[in-house]
This record gives sequence, C-alpha cells and structure tokens, in this order.
Amino acid sequence: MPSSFTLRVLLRTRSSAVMSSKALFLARGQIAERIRWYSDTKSSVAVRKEGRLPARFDAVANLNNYILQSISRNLKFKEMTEVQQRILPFLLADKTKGTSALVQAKTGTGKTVAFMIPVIQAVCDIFEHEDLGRRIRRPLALVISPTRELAYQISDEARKLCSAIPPGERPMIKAIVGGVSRHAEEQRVFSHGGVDILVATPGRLLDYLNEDAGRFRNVQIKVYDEADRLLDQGFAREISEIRSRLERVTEIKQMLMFSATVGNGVVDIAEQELGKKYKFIRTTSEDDVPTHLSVPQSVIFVNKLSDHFEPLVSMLRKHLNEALPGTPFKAVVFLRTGKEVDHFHFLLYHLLRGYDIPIMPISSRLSQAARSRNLEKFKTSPTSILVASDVVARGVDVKDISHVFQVGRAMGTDQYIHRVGRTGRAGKSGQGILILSNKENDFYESLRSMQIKFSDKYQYTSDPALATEICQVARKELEWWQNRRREEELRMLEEKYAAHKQGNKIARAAAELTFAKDIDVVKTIISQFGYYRSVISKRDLSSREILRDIVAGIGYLGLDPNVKPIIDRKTSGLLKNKLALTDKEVSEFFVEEAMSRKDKGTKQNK
Ligand SMILES: Nc1ncnc2c1ncn2[C@@H]1O[C@H](COP(=O)(O)OP(=O)(O)OP(=O)(O)O)[C@@H](O)[C@H]1O
Repeated sequence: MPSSFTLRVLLRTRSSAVMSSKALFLARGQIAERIRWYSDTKSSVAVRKEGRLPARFDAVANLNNYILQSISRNLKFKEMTEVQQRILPFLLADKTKGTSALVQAKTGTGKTVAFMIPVIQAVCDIFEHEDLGRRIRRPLALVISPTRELAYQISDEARKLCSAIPPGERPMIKAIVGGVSRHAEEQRVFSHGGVDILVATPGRLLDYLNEDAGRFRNVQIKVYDEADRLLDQGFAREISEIRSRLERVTEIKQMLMFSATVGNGVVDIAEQELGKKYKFIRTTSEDDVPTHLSVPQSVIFVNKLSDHFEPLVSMLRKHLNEALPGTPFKAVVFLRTGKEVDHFHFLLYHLLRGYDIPIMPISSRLSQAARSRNLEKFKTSPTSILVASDVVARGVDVKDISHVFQVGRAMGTDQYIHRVGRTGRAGKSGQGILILSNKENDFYESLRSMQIKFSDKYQYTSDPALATEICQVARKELEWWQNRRREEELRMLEEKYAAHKQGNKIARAAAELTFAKDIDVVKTIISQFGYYRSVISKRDLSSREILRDIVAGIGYLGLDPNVKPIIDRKTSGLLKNKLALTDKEVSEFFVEEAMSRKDKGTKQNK
C-alpha cells in the first residue's frame, strides 16, 4: 500500500506512467534518502534520486569566499551534513537560485546552516548592486522562530557564518524577541547601523509590523524555522497577520521552511505560503526511524501520574553516581508546564544537593533575563541539569547533552521527537528516557506506531525510603511557597497603597489584616500592637488615629469601609484596655457581637 503522502503525489501526477513504479518503490522505504521535486506546475511531478553530492563546502558553486572562510576558520566545519549537501548546491546554483523550499531533516543535523547560508549569500548578492553607505539598512530577510532562545541562537550562528566578511560588506544580523524592553531593542536594531537579516519571534515581529510596516518594505526572503510549529494552531493568527501585513508592503521572492517534523497537514498549509513552485526535500524516508539511531530510548512506567517523580530522582542519582570523570552528565528534564518546572526544580535542588551540580529551571514563568542566564549556565557547566518546559524543546543546540528525560506524555509525538533531539546532535551520542504512567500507555503506542524504537521498557517499583525523603522535601516546598506567596502579596499591596496618606507601613498593616477574617482582623491588630506602636511614635499618631487608618486600610483593600468588622466582647474589652479606647470609640469602628444565648443564660443565672 502506498503511504498517504505517496498517494497525494500520485494524485497530482497526470501521467502515472512517469513515476508510479518508482514512487511505490520509494514509499516502501527501501531507499534511505530521496528528493521530491515539484516542478513548475504542481500537477506534473517528477521524483528523482540524485547521484553523489559534493561533501565539501568549497565544492558548492557561487558560495561567497568569505562565507567559506568563516566556515573553515571559525566554525571549523570540515564537510557538509546531509541536509546541507542537499540544499546548498541547489539553492545557490545559477538556475535554481532563489527557489522556495520546504525541508525536513532529523534534529541536530545542521539545518540552521542549511538555510542561513543561502540567506546570507542572497543578501551579499544584493549588496553588490547597492551603495551600502547611502542606504538606510532595513531588513532584506526575515527569519522567524517560535521561541526566543532559538531566535538568539540562530542570529549567533548566522553571525559566525559572516565573521570573515569584511565589516563594511558584512550583513547586519539582529534579533527581536518578546520579554525584553521594546525601547532599547528598537534603538539597537533599527538605529545603530540598521539591520539586513532580522531574526524574530512572531509576537514581537507583529508588534513592529503593526507600528510601522514600512520598515519591512525591502524584505525579499522569509524563513520559518520549526515551520510546522509556526504553522500550527498556536501561532496561526500571528503568522497569518504577519503575512498579510508584509504582503501590503513587499513581495516575498523566496520562502524557506525547515523542520525535523513535517506532517502531511503541514504540507498543505505550507503550500499556501510557498506558492506553486517549490522544492520539497526530505532526507529521511517515511519508513525511517524519526529520532536518531545514536540516541537509544527507554521507557519507565509508574502506576499513577503522581508517581512520576520518584523514578526520575532514582534515575538521576544512578546516572550521577555512575558518571565517570571526563564523561560529564548533562541532562534536560522536560515537563509539561512552567508550574511543574518550578515544583520539580525545587525538589531536585534539595534531593540532589549532595552532588553539588548546578540545577537550573527554564520556562516562560521566568523573566527573559533569567531564562538566558540559566541557559548560559547550563551550556557552560560540564555537569548540570536543566529542568525545562517546552521553551527549549525545539531547535536549541547545547553541545554534549548526554540525557533527555521526559516526564509524562509530550504535547504530541512530534514534540517528543524534538525533545529527544536535544541530545545526539551533530553526530554525538546520547540517551532518551521517558517516564509514563500506566494510563499513558496510548502515548507509548503512538510513538511505537511511528517506528520509534525503545531499547528498554520496565515498570518502576517504588523505594519506600526514597518516597519518604521526597515527601519531606515536598512538605518543605509547600511551606516555602506559602511564605513566598504571602510575602509577594504583601509586597504588591504595599506598592498598591504606597500613595495612601499613611504610607507603606499602614498599607502593610492593613495588608496583614486581610489575611484574617472579621474577628481575627481585630485580634491581629491587638496582637501586633507593638508593631503599630512604632508607627504611632514615629508619626505621632494616637492609637485611635492608627486604628482608624487600619480600618480605612481594610476598606482600601477592597472590603467595604462602611461595613464595620464584628468583634466579640472579649476582643472589645482588649481594645479598650490595650488601646485605651472608650466604648464610644470602639463602637465607632466595630460592631460588638450580640451576646450568645449561652452568655445570656449565664448572666441570668447569676
Ligand atoms: N557541516 C557541519 N559540520 C559539523 N557540525 C555542524 C555542521 N553544520 C552544523 N553543525 C553543528 O551541528 C549542530 C546542530 O545544528 P543545528 O542546530 O542547525 O541543527 P538542526 O538540524 O537545526 O536541529 P533541530 O532540528 O533540533 O533544530 C550545531 O552545533 C551546528 O553548529
């Protein structure tokens, strides 16, 4: 049976005689690599396997000498990777230069260089016909990436590819991403020397386009890295708005889309942007294993979803104990949400303390500065653990990651492939470990149906000592979070009421009170009287005034200031004694609770 992809190719073919036998042969996956060539009209399709491809960069026609120097001297790449062999000679050849392309190749195989070289070369070609000194440098090429970390990484790699180009002729490559100050970014990108190749995350790019689309009128090339992610529902609105804004000001001449995962659905959506004439290159066959064979993968099952953590700690300890000097243990632990990242990071930090290794969290709950700092620390520490959400699941290239742990099912099988792909990059080896609950067996089955092979599969047996240890740390975490939350709320309230005439201290006092309800509010006032006394003496306020402010503060904090708190007789007595208030003064601020029947009875009996 031909696969659905082959079927679509067949349907598009007017003359099935041209290719049917060959297409079916290819669909059976007997050839590890192939190229599908979409010629001028989509209805006529030719499939062909190319002969020997050049392995060295200097064998590629029309490649700028300075780029070659950057590759050999600075990046020190000796030969092209497979995807580079497929794409570079084609996109730089005289006849096919500027063609749009959709490219699928496994994770960690050098796709960034494969799309950046044609982009840089095209920009250098444009420079040849322009007086750069006279032109205000506005983007000629746009590279869009789904995450900030990846956008920074692409721009760094692109700058390395340009490092040997003389400064006067060198394309300016800059990145714009969310989570950093807009004003400073705008100055850096659009003012200081301008920009030729702009790497951007979708949201931030759209901000700039909405503000001043005219800045983008020179854009001729558009690249989507992690194209399937950009074209999926999560980014659909932003990507389509970006496209329509750009269409109003410029004509995109070349569109490049790259990813390790390109499903059939993606091909259909991608074609809306790629137009009629494009080349689709896959360096893997449909029957090929989608993850790297250099990454053995295992799966551990636990009984319940909440049991995920114990095997993770046990495995991490085992690997850390076994790590040999000179063979660093660098692991990423992938979790589903930012909240889980915080939780697991806290627990791992305490449970792996004895190993004295850096353990960093990374998720969208952190500021961009903290994200960049943590990723940098992970990169530069030979032995370290990164506890991560999917913000680093795709594209992020950290040398020598030895292990990828995935806790629970990923957002989809494609996401599993990208996460595993953080290890075993550029020909290195690595290991993938998936921890699933028995209820998540369907996820395991869908991975297996995609030819993903698991060399090891077993059911985890709980270790009571470790389970107790985890419980203790979890309790500590709960306390820590409660304190932190309380502190955070107090800080926010202080900020909010800083303008209140009695300043921060009263606001804090009032804020403290909101943690107690009704009668407890008053008890808190009394129990903390010492604290207020210092406020009183400093501000020379009477107890009465401070009490009024506190009650007013309660009003400011969202409670109705006209509704007086109810207090019992005992509290009312305390108020009178400790704060030296009269009955009238107390009733000005509080309603004394009506006597209970029991009290009444006691009184009558007396
Ligand atoms: N020709 C080459 N020779 C040696 N190393 C290379 C070559 N090309 C790229 N690399 C290196 O390989 C690593 C992986 O490259 P890159 O990040 O581009 O992979 P990718 O295919 O985009 O992966 P992903 O699908 O995860 O985004 C990088 O460290 C890169 O510098």
